[in-house]
Amino acid sequence: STTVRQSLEVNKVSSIGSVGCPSITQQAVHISTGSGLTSPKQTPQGKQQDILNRLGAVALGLDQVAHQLKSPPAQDKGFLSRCDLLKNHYLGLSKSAMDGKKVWAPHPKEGYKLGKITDLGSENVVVETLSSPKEVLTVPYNRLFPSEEYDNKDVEDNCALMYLNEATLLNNIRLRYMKNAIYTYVANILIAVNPYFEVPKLYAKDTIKAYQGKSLGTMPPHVFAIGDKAYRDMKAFKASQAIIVSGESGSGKTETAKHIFKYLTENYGAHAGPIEQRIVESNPLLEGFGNAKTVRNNNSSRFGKFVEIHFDNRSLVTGGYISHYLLEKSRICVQSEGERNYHIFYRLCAGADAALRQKLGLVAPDQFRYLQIGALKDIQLDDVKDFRNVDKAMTDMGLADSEKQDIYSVVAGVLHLGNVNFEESGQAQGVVSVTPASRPSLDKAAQLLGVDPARLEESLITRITQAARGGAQGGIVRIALRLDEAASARDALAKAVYSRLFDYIVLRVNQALPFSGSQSYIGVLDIAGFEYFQRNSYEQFSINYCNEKLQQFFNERVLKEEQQLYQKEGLNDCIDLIEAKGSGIFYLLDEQSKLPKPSPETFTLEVYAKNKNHFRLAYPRKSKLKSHRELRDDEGFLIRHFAGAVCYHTDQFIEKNNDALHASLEAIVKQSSSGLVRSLFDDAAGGVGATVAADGSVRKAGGGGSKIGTGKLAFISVGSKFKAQLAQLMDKLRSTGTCFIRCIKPNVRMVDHLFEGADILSQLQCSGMASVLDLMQQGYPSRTKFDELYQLYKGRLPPQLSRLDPRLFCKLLFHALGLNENDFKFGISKVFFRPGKFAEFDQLLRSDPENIAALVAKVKSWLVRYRWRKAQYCTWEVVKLRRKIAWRREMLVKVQKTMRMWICVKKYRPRIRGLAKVQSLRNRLSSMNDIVGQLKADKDAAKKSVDTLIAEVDGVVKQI
Ligand SMILES: Nc1ncnc2c1ncn2[C@@H]1O[C@H](COP(=O)(O)OP(=O)(O)OP(=O)(O)O)[C@@H](O)[C@H]1O
Repeated sequence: STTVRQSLEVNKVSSIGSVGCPSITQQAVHISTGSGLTSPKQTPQGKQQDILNRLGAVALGLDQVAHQLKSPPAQDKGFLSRCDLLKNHYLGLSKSAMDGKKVWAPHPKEGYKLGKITDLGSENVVVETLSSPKEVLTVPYNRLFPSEEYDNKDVEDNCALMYLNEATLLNNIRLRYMKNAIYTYVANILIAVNPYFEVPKLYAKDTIKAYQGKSLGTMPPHVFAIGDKAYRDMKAFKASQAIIVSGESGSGKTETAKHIFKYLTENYGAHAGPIEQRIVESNPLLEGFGNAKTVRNNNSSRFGKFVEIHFDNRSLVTGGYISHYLLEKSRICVQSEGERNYHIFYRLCAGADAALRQKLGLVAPDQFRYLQIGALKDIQLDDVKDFRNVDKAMTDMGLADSEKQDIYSVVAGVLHLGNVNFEESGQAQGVVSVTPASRPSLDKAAQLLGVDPARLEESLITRITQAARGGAQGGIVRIALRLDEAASARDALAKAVYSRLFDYIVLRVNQALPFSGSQSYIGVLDIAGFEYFQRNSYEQFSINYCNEKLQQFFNERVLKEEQQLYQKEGLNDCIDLIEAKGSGIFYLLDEQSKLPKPSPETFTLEVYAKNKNHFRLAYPRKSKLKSHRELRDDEGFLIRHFAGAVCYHTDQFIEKNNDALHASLEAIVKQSSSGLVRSLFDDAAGGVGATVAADGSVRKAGGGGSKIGTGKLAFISVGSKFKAQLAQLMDKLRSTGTCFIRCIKPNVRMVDHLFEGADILSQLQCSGMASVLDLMQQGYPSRTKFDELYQLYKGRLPPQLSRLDPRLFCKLLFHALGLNENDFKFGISKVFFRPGKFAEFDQLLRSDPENIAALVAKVKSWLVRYRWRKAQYCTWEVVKLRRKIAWRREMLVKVQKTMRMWICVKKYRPRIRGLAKVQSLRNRLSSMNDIVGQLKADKDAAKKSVDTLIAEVDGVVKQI
């Protein structure tokens, strides 16, 4: 069992290169002792000129390409920015070469080593390392990176570095790791290096409190800061959040996830209520049944999980929910050298009291076949104590004693079942029976699983099928199994029972964490990272498919703008190759499995036939690795994943893709006298993959495996179930906000303070971090706080300048240096640089005293002009303000006048109208007087009454 890393190394140099995965082909590193690549006659000055010319030519070429594509279509924009990137890279190198500056050269052991350029060829650069003994490395141009001026100064956020590349990232992580600072940011992504020892106070109660409510970046990088960010985002955006924790086995994913749970329950729980306790307690229980010692991790989770912590409308913890994926079933029957079966088997053997031991027929682990094959004991594991912990965890989860006893019976039943052996009985050739020596094991297994021993034996050595008569369905026929088939049936039963028991444990945990009134949740995904070994089978295929999906999601989220570029480069093709309907590997596997006589060879050939010339698929015989070339075309295939090419052996794909038992075996467990065993196989009531709803009720898993036919045709597709689970998970992730944590394993020896650079670099590349840096270059990747920039350079400038406030100080420098406005952006507390510009800026400030003097003169003159302009501007502003005040005053009078007029009109209009009317009446009365004057009779009386009327009208006028 070679470790992932070892096999990665082998693959990287040969196999992957051979199938042309471009990013990795370029990683080949050669160590040379040769003197150089240019002509020995050349003088040093000539050489330097040559260097400049060549690098300049590359930069020019890239410029020309960019020029030809003046107004590029959208899809070419990514290409153009890459041209820019490369140009910066080459120019950076040319400067380093000219100035004899340090560069990072790839190194097979340390990942990258510091050196100086000593020579340049048309394809490669010769670098002499600085550390002794000196090495001469010949490296391709694009694998060489300029180093920071202070290569021993670390930063909390990698983006604060001047040169952003995988070499400086690796160096920064190394510097911090050596100081026990295991966490580092790359913008919002957290890199967590497993320290393999308890870093003092790192997870103390005070630390938990210290991160509460703090924005990312205000405190040193920490997993708590990510937990708090998720919590604050959940509250602010009223949306669920997901934290994706990834990394290879032993990198610290599960521990990281546990720290997040602890942080959230401590800070945002209803103060040590039962639910919080249960969320924390669920870990030892799940680990007891789902974890095992492997060569890479003494407590390796052999399943993936997505744990949701639910919050109510006050944003306090209200419950939890766990979804689990892909328990490694092969481990139940066989383990590799130095590895163990699931912890619970050893713990039960070691920790059960005498009565339980007697009841379950337990003996020493080496007496059980399923435990004999791997390592029996690990000095670091205390099985007796751990048994007590698991037992307590079950009680805390609300499991009654009788239920615990039932669970232990099933565990012991699996162990006894494993001890059942078969032999060919003497009477007839090919007839198989249980050996007399193992009959007690059969009886014990039958008793513990609640089945009849005779029926169990019959079901293990025969299988039933339906006879087809002339196309019509016939009666049931029992067919005898061969020796190897009987052993497979036994193992299949053991795997089915145990894996369903694990499903049941998860189900019970979920029932113990009911959440009511959940408003939103924070989910933590802890799933194995991309892996490949010398021999890869269905398990690796599934986990790598899952990682392809997660990487696609990572690209979608982190590198949104680059989607078109990704599409162009065909990163989604691999997922299609695996899951497409009609031609995808899962589809073809299911189709083959449904046939009466499925054949792995036909399946493999079908994969090639249905995916002719697929870029992601290759024949193992075309690999450079000898072990791959030995594989026939129908024995396996090679897939080019995003992280590298993996060769899969397909011989067990069909078997491992089938979750169904022989019909007769399934029938007996379904009729078991043990209620627990019956419920494990009672699919309708939520046996396999059943889930618990918010109210704690059981519901059947959606999109579960499809069951087809009976007898030989019985088939439940593991692949379809996983595909459906993964689709559900992706939907969940897409509907949440996301944070990413990349866990790194510092060494394969699992010890503290040992940094194995090449391995770590390879993990950074596999987790997509190296490409993140690359693609961040499209924006303003380097950033630094005004204060920091000020501290960095204030000593180099005279007091007159260094007295200025940091923001002005920075602004001043930028303008004085005449930097292009497009190359940087001023934020509230930070300045952001375009790729390479921070370094350029730094170089300007670090040049020789003559240049500095000129620069200071420039800065001073700029400062005078700046202040003069500012004074001018202020004066002008005051004048403008004065004019504005005068104008406003004038306008105010106008407004007042108009308003007053309007108010008057409004007030007097009715009287004026009244007067006008009365006035016209009076005029008519005056004319009446004339008429009265001409009267003969009653003249006086009439005149009098007219006068009275006139007097009255006058009175009215007066009154108005
Ligand atoms: N933050 C940490 N501080 C101290 N030790 C740690 C830390 N993280 C991990 N470890 C150590 O590393 C071991 C492996 O960690 P963990 O089980 O979390 O890895 P993993 O990535 O989940 O592995 P697998 O995928 O195999 O389950 C732990 O048992 C613990 O000893």
